[in-house]
Amino acid sequence: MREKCGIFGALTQEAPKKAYFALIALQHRGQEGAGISFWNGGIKTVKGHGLVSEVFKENSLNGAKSRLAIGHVRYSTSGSLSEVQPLEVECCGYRLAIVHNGTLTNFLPVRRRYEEEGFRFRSSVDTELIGVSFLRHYSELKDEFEAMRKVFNEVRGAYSIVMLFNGKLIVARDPVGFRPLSYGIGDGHYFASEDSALKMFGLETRDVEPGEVFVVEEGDAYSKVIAKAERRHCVFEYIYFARPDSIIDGISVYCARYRMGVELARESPADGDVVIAVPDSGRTAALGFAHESGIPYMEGLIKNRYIGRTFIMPAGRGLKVKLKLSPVKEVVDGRRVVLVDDSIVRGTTMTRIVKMLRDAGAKEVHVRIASPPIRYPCYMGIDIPTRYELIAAWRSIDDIKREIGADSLAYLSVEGLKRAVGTDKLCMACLTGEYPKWAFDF
Ligand SMILES: O=P(O)(O)OC[C@H]1O[C@H](OP(=O)(O)OP(=O)(O)O)[C@H](O)[C@@H]1O
Ligand SMILES: NC(=O)CC[C@H](N)C(=O)O
Ligand code: SF4
Ligand SMILES: [Mg+2]
Repeated sequence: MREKCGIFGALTQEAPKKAYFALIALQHRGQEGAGISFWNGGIKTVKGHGLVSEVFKENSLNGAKSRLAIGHVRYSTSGSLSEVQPLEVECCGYRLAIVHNGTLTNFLPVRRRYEEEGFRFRSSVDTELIGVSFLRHYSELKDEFEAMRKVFNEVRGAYSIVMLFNGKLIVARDPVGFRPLSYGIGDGHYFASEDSALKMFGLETRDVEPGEVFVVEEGDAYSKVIAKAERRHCVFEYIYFARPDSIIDGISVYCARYRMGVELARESPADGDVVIAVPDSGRTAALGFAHESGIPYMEGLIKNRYIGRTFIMPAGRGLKVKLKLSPVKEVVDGRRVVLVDDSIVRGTTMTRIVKMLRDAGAKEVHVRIASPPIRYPCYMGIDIPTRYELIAAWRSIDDIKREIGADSLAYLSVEGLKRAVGTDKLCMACLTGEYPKWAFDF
């Protein structure tokens, strides 16, 4: 599961430097490219491929004296330098820079319409269409809120965006609220994909509401909710994507993950001697499972913390998993192991780990997954492999159990997941096949 993206925007002192720090805090959301645009009477952009620390060298923001900046970390499998964000967009005599988290569902038909009118796009990324649509409507209406109202009507799908336009920040979250977006206020106005990226600035934070638009300029910040749809927050932010120390739409990611483990232990207990997690993202649910079941939690798998995206040397998938994770024999040898992870996508990680644990002496391996099986594709910003690659798309739980070589296997139910997160205002389309209406109503 890839393609998250993290966005940032601020009007404050030393805004470009703060964008840099916030992007480091959002690095988990995208590691392929990073960039910052700032305002100095016009738009200046510094961006490139790689991690934030690779793109921005010690002096690359020297001379970036500005009180207005936006930033982006990107996750995408393709894309040229021009498509690393912020993206500069021109239309109808205006220019803006935009950062975007999400994916549009009607990108191709709307883009074609613009092309038929004679507009020439400069990139192949959906983000450009949002900027073009905004500028086109702004050129007629001369009002940022009214232009964004038109964008909401025209452009469907998932988008949390920040734009740098005419010495202002224009911020919006789609009316479904697929992707998170947080607003912080203190010595200025700040926006970030997750509030955990704003904590270091000592701000009061709240969620940007679905359908809410902000126009922020020196001395003034206005916001209005200008579009309404049924709320459907991406449940995978809680299961896997977001940082555990983030609060998204009023719900702590850590607590939601912990409760997923608790619910799972209630629904599908296991006879085991020790509970171990698949690090990193499986840890919090494993703790919840252990506490609820009364089985001790131990660290049975250790993750090499330097393995990130820098590991590009070609190697067999098996060797990759062994480099990334290794078992602690003293924890698993001779024991009945309950192995907890947040999710299974293709099943490659789990198959390898089960074997690894058996090789290290585990007597039994009972796999417990703190989310329901992923069976359907996502069109709202998450690059789920095709259905053919999803291990659960057409298989029964029993077949998956055999495939991964476990002694038993259970997934959290959809109801259990809703109880754990504490709301049913969730997009769960990749689990249930029910896609939020607004995103496909075009
Ligand atoms: O079924 P698969 O296709 O093998 O993928 C599933 C694994 O991928 C994710 O973790 P990831 O390896 O991204 O790392 P993390 O948990 O350390 O963030 C997820 O948490 C599962 O562990
Ligand atoms: N992961 C994302 O949110 C991607 C944003 C945008 N669609 C892009 O490809 O750059
Ligand atoms: S389909 Fe799945 S990954 Fe995509 S937005 Fe909905 S819950 Fe999130
Ligand atoms: Mg994982």
